[in-house]
Amino acid sequence: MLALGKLLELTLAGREPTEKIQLTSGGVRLHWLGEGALDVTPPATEDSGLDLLLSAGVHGNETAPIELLDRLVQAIARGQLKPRARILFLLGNPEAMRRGERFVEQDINRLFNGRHAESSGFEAMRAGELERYAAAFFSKPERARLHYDLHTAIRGSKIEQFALYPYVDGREHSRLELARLRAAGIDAVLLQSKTGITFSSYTYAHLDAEAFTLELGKARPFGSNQEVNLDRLEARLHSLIEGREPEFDDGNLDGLQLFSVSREIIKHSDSFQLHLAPDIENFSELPVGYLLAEDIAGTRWVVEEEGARIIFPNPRVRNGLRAGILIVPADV
Ligand SMILES: O=C(O)CCC(=O)N[C@@H](CCC(=O)O)C(=O)O
Ligand SMILES: [Zn+2]
Repeated sequence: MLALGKLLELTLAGREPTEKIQLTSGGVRLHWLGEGALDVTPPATEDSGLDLLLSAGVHGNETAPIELLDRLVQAIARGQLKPRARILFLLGNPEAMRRGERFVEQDINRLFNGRHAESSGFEAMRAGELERYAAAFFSKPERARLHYDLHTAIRGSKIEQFALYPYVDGREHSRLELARLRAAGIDAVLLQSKTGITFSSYTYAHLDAEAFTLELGKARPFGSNQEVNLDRLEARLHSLIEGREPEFDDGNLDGLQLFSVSREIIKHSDSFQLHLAPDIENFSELPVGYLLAEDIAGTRWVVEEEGARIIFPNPRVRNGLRAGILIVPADV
């Protein structure tokens, strides 16, 4: 296998490859751009016109998606997977990956869309670098642009695999992309209702990519992901990469549950209290009238929405950040 096929090994060891550019026997060019960043270019005659950004490890302890990208990179470097798409592989937070932690000083996935410029430290610098890699990759005109930012969640979930679809004022969510996610085994999509500060929000809002955060199961250490079944997603990624994606009907969203974000619960102070069991699962339903959280100066978060559910409840986030999302069923 070509040395650049060991992107994960190089990244975990903090090593730089001696050769930065390598060609597979099939003429696919691998280019190591920097720590955790690998650009893959198919031969011009084979190019399908798709630019595909695959990122993982934006949270360092979310290892199943990192292992998935590692399998893809290795298969390309061995010549077993023959790309017809341009691909950019990004491992988001190498230092947090080495430590097996979500982040070291601050959550990179709250530092996009310009937030990194108002902050300092290596994670802010890395968010800026990830934006620049993505912007350079998505700078070619007249190509399809798709970004999947792969994650796993802190807690268990009533719906195991789901996506978050970013929002930009005036831009419609694509039924075709929803159908593609369904075909990749995704069971639910959360339609955001304001532009966020995550990596997928950045590529969606600024780089005109179709972009999603994919939540693929529960976060576990490297080598302990037997319960995370990525078979359908992996098969779909293989077919997208090789330009042989099976036809799918963009009118058919059968079985895909759609939700819209009703409210983000923001933690304003150290007095914030979340009234949920520590082991509550994502997508748990909450009744109207339920006192969800309390904060400084008598602030109360009471459920008003019929059919409300909670995802990502986390009272330990920094002040000013979201401590949970209230969602409600939606249609497109
Ligand atoms: O399990 C949790 O509480 C967090 C899981 C996670 O890392 N989710 C992403 C979602 C990103 C998005 O909103 O698009 C995150 O919180 O960064
Ligand atoms: Zn994550």
